[in-house]
Amino acid sequence: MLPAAMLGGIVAKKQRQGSSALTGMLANMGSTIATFMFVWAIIRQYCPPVLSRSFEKYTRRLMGYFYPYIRISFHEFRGDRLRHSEAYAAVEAYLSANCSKDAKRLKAETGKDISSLTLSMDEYERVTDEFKGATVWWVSTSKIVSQSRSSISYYPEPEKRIYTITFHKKHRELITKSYLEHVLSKGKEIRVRNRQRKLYTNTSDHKLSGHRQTGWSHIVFEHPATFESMAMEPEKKREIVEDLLTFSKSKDFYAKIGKAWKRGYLLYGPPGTGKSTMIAAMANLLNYDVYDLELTAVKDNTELRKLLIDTTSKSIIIIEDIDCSLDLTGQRKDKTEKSSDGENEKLSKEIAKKEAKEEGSGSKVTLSGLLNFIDGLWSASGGERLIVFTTNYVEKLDPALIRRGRMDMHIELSYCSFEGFKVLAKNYLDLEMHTMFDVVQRLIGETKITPADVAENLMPKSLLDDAETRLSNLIGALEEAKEKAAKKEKEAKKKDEDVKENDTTEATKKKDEDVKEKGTTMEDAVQTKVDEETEKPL
Ligand SMILES: Nc1ncnc2c1ncn2[C@@H]1O[C@H](COP(=O)(O)OP(=O)(O)OP(=O)(O)O)[C@@H](O)[C@H]1O
Repeated sequence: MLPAAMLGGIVAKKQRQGSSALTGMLANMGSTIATFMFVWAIIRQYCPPVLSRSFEKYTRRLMGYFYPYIRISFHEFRGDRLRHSEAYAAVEAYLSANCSKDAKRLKAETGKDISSLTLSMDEYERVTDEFKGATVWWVSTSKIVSQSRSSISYYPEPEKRIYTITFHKKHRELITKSYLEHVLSKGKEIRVRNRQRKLYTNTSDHKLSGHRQTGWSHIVFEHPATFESMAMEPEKKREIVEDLLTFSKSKDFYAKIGKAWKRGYLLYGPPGTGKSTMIAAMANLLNYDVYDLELTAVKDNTELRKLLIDTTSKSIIIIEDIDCSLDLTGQRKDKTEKSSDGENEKLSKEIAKKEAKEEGSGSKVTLSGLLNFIDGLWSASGGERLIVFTTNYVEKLDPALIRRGRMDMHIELSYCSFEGFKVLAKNYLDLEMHTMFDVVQRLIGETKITPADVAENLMPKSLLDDAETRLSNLIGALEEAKEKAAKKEKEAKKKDEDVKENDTTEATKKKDEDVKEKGTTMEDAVQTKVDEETEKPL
């Protein structure tokens, strides 16, 4: 029914524009075809399927002689409906920007921020576009995706949306070569401009994911972190920013050397040193989406692959705390034991919690599955993806996981330096210099404090807290941390000495016993000798 309906729409449009003879002819043709389609729809109900199929085939051929129009469809999902089609998205953006003023029924969505609306054609709406003297007609439709009969569904069947373009066959060359290229490139440009970046997360809700079109759910990504606001050595910061910008502009270079356009970053360091903050800064710098992959929620390697396939270009895929995500290292138990040694109780609790979660989830993702996932980015078309791992225990990771080529850049995030503090002071206090900075500089050099702790102390605790109060809070925290560290060192030293002393006492005791034992043995030997001698016949 669609070609007839579309022709009807085309005719209506043309009539409004006042075209005369051609419009009349099209109108006649449109109504004839519509009548034919209607009659055929009725007959088909009573026809055996074999007959109806061959009838349809020959009718289509016959119609080809009278129906001089060509149709091209752009489907929302590609292939086995796992991947969103970028062509569809580009067409949608192009039509929203260029043709939606002609449409009477529009769909409104929020754009880059909540105050701006993006309008696109609603379903079954038609618009006309002109290109170098040729007219084309676009229609938006949708189709229910039928699910396999074996699976009983309690959810509505998902819909696939489709844009269809119709044009006269005499414009075939112009439309298929120049016009569509123009639509896709303009559409992509518009999408980048209006892009509302998203933070995607995967869920372990398998019941739901079977009925959704992807394994990811998303919210708008609005993290304000930037590299300027990050507390770290300026030189290191500059190096990372340059690396990222070079990557984002190297499409041709990657194509030339035959490598997929992807890059891996390993961020490691103690908790609270800014690993998550840096990922947000990376996403903001490059204007990328973020896919936060929770490995423990992934059922198996197959599901992992599906998730990868459904990531889009211009994105960062992150796996936080890779060492705790799964037993990829085979050494996790050691780590738990070491942490629970009393040194960092909070950390060990966190790890135990993650382990319990993993055990409950029954994830079967393996190290080789994960390596294939990373290397699979090679085959993921479209490229421009970053993959980022974070860990607090870099030494626990399997070397295969972090070798160059997989994790190209290893970035250590460490305790706060004075340079880092100055960035935080500027962010939090609007101060570049202050007399109290000298004390902070001395103390920060003498103890270890994370940027997260510095930031926390620079936060106002009441509306009356001025910069001096907050700097005093920080100095207090630094002094306390210094005292704690000194106390810990003293205790460790004492423990060492005790162990040494114990060892010495044990060794002396053992030596004495040995000597005693040896002495006894000697005495026994002498006595035996004497006995033997005395027992000898004279
Ligand atoms: N280098 C930094 N620069 C600026 N702010 C920082 C930095 N590091 C930490 N922070 C502040 O501390 C908070 C916690 O930091 P973040 O979550 O990035 O640390 P993390 O290293 O990812 O910790 P974890 O290993 O526990 O996940 C952030 O919200 C940010 O405000």
